[in-house]
Amino acid sequence: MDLFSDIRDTSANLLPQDGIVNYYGKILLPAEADSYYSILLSSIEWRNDEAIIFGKKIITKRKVAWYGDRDYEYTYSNITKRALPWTKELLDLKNRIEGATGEQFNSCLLNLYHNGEEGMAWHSDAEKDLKKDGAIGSLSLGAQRKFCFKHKAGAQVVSVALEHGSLLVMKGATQTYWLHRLPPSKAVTRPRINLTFRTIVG
Ligand SMILES: O=C(O)CCC(=O)C(=O)O
Ligand SMILES: [Fe+2]
Repeated sequence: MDLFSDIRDTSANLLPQDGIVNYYGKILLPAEADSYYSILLSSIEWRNDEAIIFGKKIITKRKVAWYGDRDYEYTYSNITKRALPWTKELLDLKNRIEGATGEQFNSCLLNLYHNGEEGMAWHSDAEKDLKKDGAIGSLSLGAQRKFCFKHKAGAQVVSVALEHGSLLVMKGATQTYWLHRLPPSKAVTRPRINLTFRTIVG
């Protein structure tokens, strides 16, 4: 392997304006990424996500879990969740990501997409429980997936491939001005785990 092939400018902004998104590439060694992937798959308390949309209860195929420093409450899509206490692996990963980014986080939302049929629709993470303009550190494990940003006021779209063991950071005004999504992909047949480290207030 070319020693320098994965050295990139982590301060390069993927967005042309109105926010900051940095892609750090793979921050875990392949064996570490494999190991976290299988440990998290079996040890996290995965639950089907629920949402109330236009008064109707929706149960997603995608599974989720929420962990934090305290039993924080977090409300999105009209459902309130209470954080579970950190596991050893989640705390290790939180420390790694804090070290890489210089940011601090107090909670983590995890998503499990069983295959490419499962994704996440356009949204921004700007709920009132989240620190305004706080950084969100997003770690990807498992199948590589495409991730997209779309400006709320225009047609600009920015895409990035999220690799196994990679870190993406969204910060500044990103959630105010941009939507993001994980598009479905027929080509993806394997699962992916995503961890978004966040700061909850209150
Ligand atoms: O799966 C991902 O990469 C992103 C998930 C996401 O946007 C979220 O949990 O808010
Ligand atoms: Fe999000």
